[in-house]
Amino acid sequence: MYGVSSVLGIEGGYRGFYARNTIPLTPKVVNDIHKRGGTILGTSRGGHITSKIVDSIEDRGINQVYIIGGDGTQKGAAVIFEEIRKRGLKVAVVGIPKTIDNDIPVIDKSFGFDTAVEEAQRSINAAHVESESIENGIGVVKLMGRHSGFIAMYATLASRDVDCCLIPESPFYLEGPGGLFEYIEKRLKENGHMVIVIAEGAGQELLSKIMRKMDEADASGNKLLQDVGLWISHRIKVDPTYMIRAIPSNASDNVYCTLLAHSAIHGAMAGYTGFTVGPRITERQNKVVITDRMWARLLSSTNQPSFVDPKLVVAEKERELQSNGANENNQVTMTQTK
Ligand SMILES: Nc1ncnc2c1ncn2[C@@H]1O[C@H](COP(=O)(O)OP(=O)(O)OP(=O)(O)O)[C@@H](O)[C@H]1O
Ligand SMILES: O=P(O)(O)OC[C@H]1O[C@](O)(CO)[C@@H](O)[C@@H]1O
Repeated sequence: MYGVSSVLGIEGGYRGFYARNTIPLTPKVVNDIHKRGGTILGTSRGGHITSKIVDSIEDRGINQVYIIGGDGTQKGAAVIFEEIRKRGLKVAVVGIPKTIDNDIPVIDKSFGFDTAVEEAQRSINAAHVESESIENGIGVVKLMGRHSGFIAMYATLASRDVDCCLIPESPFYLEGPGGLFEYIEKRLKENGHMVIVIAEGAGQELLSKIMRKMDEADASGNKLLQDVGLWISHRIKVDPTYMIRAIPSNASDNVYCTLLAHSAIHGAMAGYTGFTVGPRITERQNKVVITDRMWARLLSSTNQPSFVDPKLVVAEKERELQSNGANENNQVTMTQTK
């Protein structure tokens, strides 16, 4: 339609710009990729040397760059866009938000999220069946979600078999009145079994007190998490963490992905740059708002307690942000230029 002569795939994430070869993305190469999980390009963390990336874009004569990834990737795209603008290059930069965590603000849903929630149902179902077959059986299902508990929240709401959902945004404590152990005891007395869904970032403050060694980070600088599933599991643990990320996308995600791809290409071809195919790119991270209706719905569907009053949690978070001189609502928005 636009007479594009060649489309290059950069292998292995940002470092691939200067460390790897490109692969030609012909219609034949990409024909079946929507039916497969994973990525044909490969991925990596770390390796964002902006000047080298932009050098490589310049050297290769690339005039449109489509960058697919989560909130970190979008921050990287914003930096590339700025560098391209500084050098006065005629190169369009387009961000395509992709993360199962759904932690990119403004857009309602990132593609892959639906598929992940659907796949998580299978594990929750297995945990339910297993926990029911043992006296006082507890099924613990750990799901992805480093800073945001969306997968855990939606998987819990969809399943209706979950008795307790723990997410990073909603702190909890273990012992004493109103704590998790008390609630578990109560549920077991009532039901004889229970299912707990836990997002991988939940309860990290509790774990760090117990296990220490909290300062390690991955190549992107993301803090390495303690295994909350292992820690909390008792009798049964189903760990679908990577399973929900590795499967082919479902029909709704496939259609969504097509719409994103079309918007990205039409935008760049129309002369826009520095945009993402949600309304804008921000540097904020999307999180579950535990004073919102959706979390209230979850609490009423599981019957779990709030552990800590959500209003107190939100007030504490705001105090923390103010004392750090940061405002979570500050957004860096990439401008649209034509
Ligand atoms: N502030 C930043 N400035 C420049 N580049 C960044 C920034 N943050 C992240 N990046 C680049 O983006 C890459 C991907 O970031 P990250 O590992 O956080 O994953 P993500 O895109 O958020 O996806 P996921 O949902 O898998 O966490 C990093 O390895 C780094 O190269
Ligand atoms: O182990 P890896 O491949 O670095 O990825 C784990 C992270 O990726 C995510 O799934 C985001 O894609 C996070 O939820 C999770 O913490």
